Amino acid sequence: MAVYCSASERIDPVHVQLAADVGALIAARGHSLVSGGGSVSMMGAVAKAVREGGGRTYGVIPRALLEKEVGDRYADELVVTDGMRERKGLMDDAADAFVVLPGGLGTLEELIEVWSSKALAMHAKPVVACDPTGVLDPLRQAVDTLVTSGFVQRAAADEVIWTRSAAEALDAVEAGLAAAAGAAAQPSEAVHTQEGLESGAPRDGDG
Ligand SMILES: CC(C)=CCNc1ncnc2c1ncn2[C@@H]1O[C@H](COP(=O)(O)O)[C@@H](O)[C@H]1O
Repeated sequence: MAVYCSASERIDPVHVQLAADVGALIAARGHSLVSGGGSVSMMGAVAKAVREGGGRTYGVIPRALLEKEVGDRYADELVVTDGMRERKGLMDDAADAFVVLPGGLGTLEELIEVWSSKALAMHAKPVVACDPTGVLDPLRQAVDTLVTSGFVQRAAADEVIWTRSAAEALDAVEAGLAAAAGAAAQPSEAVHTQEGLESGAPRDGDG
């Protein structure tokens, strides 16, 4: 699974510990890590904990950030990309689920991307946020306001599962993976004939 989180060195250490707890559980429960390939702050803590627990880490980092985010030279596999878009694509493709911990603009950008693309049914991977300290609560409230005012559909807002602990986050990921596997095993009903498109329910907008 991919974990998106802070690369800042100026945060409360409680968040670095959260990242380590998530990493330890990823390994203990037999998952592997897809990360941004940095070794600083929460990014570094999650990768280190996964490896200490015997799990595999795959990191993807743009060349321009190798120095700033200190490329994770202990990663089982570290891919250096030419740019950010390539990094994002490789991470998203390699992940079976997305876990988002507190972070800054980079983390928010990734959260919104996997959240909105899930709402558009462009992927069916679980998106789980883990925010024990509530620093992302204002974001949830902002999205709720957008729902109330009609800009975002309630179903789209609900595509993120919000959790308050590492264990809750891993439980939610595993429940989401099991549900996705169950859905994939069902015969597909997604065959749209011209008639079906014309007579079907109105298609929702992009909000
Ligand atoms: C060109 C392009 C697609 C830009 C969109 N912007 C971003 N997309 C994806 N990851 C990012 C972006 N900006 C920063 N990041 C990365 O997100 C990680 C966390 O950053 P932050 O501490 O949450 O701040 C860092 O590894 C940082 O390099």
